Amino acid sequence: ATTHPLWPQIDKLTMEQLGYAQQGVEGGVWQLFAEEGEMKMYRRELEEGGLVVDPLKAVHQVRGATAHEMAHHFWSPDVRFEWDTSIEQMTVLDRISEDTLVFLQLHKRVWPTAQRDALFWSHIRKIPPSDPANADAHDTWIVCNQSTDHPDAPKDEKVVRVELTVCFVCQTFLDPPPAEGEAPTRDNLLTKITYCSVVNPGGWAPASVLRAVYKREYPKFLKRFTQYVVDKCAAQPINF
Ligand SMILES: O=S(=O)(CCO)c1ccc(-c2ccc(C3CCCC3)c([C@@H]3C[C@@H]3c3ccccn3)c2)cc1
Repeated sequence: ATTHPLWPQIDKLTMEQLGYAQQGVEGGVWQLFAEEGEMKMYRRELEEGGLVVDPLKAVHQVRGATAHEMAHHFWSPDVRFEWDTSIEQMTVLDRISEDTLVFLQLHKRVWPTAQRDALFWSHIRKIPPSDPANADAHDTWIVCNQSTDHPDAPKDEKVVRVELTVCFVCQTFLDPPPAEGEAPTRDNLLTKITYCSVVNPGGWAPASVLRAVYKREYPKFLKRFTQYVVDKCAAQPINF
């Protein structure tokens, strides 16, 4: 409901993150650190208070699923364990509205660092095509995850809470377009994805360990997630 006290922050951050995701990776500020097929992963080396908080930006494109299908499965708590191998526990603490949930997630421990958890609101939204000019681009879908506080979140002394801002932006193109008068099939679907994240580990963790974990885990994470959605939706009617 747009009357919730968090709504103004949710609305503002979501649109800011959309703009941030749509900025290109030119200009030399972004360093390409992983490339697999259509997926390119960039990072900026950034430390805050001696902690590695390297912003990450990944661009990817996949055939066979829509932006809506990708965004929905990224947002939905029901399928989180099917693709996210980084989490041990996950609870939905609150339903702010039908498109905004508050998650509490316990992440698997990354030796030798202390175990982490993440408490964040997660908002999904469809951005209609701004002008009919980009007719080949269907709508854009965005999921924005932002750390927040919540009274019901249990505090476990042994677990360190990370701070995170994540956005997952998807846009579907009909490429190749279906034949004249034909309905699109999944062979016509090309979805471009931009994934941005800034994770502050919340407590000390060796820079070398974190950068190694990022380098290993993020490419695996995005590849596994997108393949999961393509496989899951393959036999289903297209959900634009
Ligand atoms: O896109 S999401 O919103 C999807 C919902 O789950 C999301 C993604 C990643 C994280 C995350 C949380 C903690 C940590 C670290 C910090 C110190 C020790 C653990 C990491 C590190 C970067 C590495 C990582 C990246 C991807 C997958 C697993 N591991 C990532 C949280 C949320």
